[in-house]
Amino acid sequence: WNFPPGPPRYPIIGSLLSIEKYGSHLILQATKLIPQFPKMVGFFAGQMRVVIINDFDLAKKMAFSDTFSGRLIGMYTETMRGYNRNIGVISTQEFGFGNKGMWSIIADEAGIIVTDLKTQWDGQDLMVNQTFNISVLNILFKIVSGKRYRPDDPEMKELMRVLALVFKSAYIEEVFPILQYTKFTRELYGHSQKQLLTQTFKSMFEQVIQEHEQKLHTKESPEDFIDVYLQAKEGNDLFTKEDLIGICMDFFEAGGETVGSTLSWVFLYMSLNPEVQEKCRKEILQSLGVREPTMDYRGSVPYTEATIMEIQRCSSVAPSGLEHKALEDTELDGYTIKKDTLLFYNINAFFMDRDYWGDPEEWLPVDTLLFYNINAFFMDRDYWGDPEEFRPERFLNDDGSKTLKIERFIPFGFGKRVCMGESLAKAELFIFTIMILQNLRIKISANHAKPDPGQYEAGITRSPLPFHVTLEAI
Ligand code: HEM
Repeated sequence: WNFPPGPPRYPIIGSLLSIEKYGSHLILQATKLIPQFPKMVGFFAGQMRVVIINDFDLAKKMAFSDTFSGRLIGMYTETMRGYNRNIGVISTQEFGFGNKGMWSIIADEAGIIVTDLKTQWDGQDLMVNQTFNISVLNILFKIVSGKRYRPDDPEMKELMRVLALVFKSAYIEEVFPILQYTKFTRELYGHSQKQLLTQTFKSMFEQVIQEHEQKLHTKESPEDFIDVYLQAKEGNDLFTKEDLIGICMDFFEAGGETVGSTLSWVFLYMSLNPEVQEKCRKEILQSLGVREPTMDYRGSVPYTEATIMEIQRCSSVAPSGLEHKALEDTELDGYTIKKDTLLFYNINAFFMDRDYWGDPEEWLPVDTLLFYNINAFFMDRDYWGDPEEFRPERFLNDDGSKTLKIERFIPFGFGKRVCMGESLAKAELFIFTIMILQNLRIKISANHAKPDPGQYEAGITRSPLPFHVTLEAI
């Protein structure tokens, strides 16, 4: 039938050979194929159909349509991802993701890690390698279950290790189930690690929920997300315990790596752009001094906000978002999309569109690029522009007093399945970045290679490979 065009497909293995040829991240591969398939590219994995949408308007149409709002159940949490999104959204709103109580939880956690870095690493070279992941997971633990773990807790460390592994290997195996048939390919793509993660999380949350159930009626008011959900569940069949486990697992899987990796990118881009870093710090010290940041300060530090946005754009931490599954046979841009086809939108392509982001006169030949050289290499120069330039000003109005709303800037996706943790993530990035800059100067190390944005690991998320910076306490 009229399936969107893509690389060659063969019986049984589908497009597997072409995929292998282009590396391990479907989205970055699709970006490479943009000159041939500018709007969308179709892949086949046996019976599984995957479409990656490169065109922004088409992606918007897809993301806002009910027909394309399914998820691949069992993606990485076995049977859990089928939960009712509305229930998740209602519960997060009710509990107030991003509200004032949340801000102090975030600031407490940021304070602990920043003080640690300041006292232990002043004048020294720090290897940035998941440095903030434990703080971010602790924020989630606190919000969801009221618990907090010590950074050296062995259970927590193991969880972080497996979580990082899963994110690096995710998708390729689900999209190409054929890879699950041999032990070698299963291990290559982290199958058992994913199962381990699922089991670890599942049993952990089962136990935590049970503890909450026992104490629920002894509390005057709900103390955390699980309490809120359990209270709403009483007498309402729509709220199930299985869904609660699913939502908790999704928060940890979607909300740990993403924010942790973005904070690593903050260190990387700040070290490479000392003048931007100083400008942010000056603005922060003028507006807040050394006071603890809250989201009420948004608007009074526009340059810092624009810098965080530019870091999110350049690092493209979730380059494809998550899969959208067609819920029925339908049509998109003249092509037939059969039920159960998986669709991704190419956020990475939107962020790297030269026609949109401009600066053509600042275009550098591929070999001389400092930022994103691998992505630039993937891209057709005639079609894709010079978004490699790190320039927070693109997010500011003419006099620099306000950040701009730019339609194509969608790090959290858009439409029916937009990120459920957007407000929490924004608060985390804002508060952490400010507290880091209030306390630390981040410099390129004289003893190690310069951090390179082109050195990254891409799975579901895109995180920098470990790199060194020198820290200076302020
Ligand atoms: C910088 C950090 C983050 C980025 C860049 C990010 C990005 C995204 C994107 C692109 C999607 C897919 C949207 C779509 O498919 O249309 C998504 C989904 C999701 N995110 Fe985030 N996210 C971040 C942080 C968080 C946090 C902190 C949480 C929660 C604690 C969270 C929870 C979720 C959930 C539950 C979904 C699935 C929603 C659904 O299936 O309907 N995310 N995120």
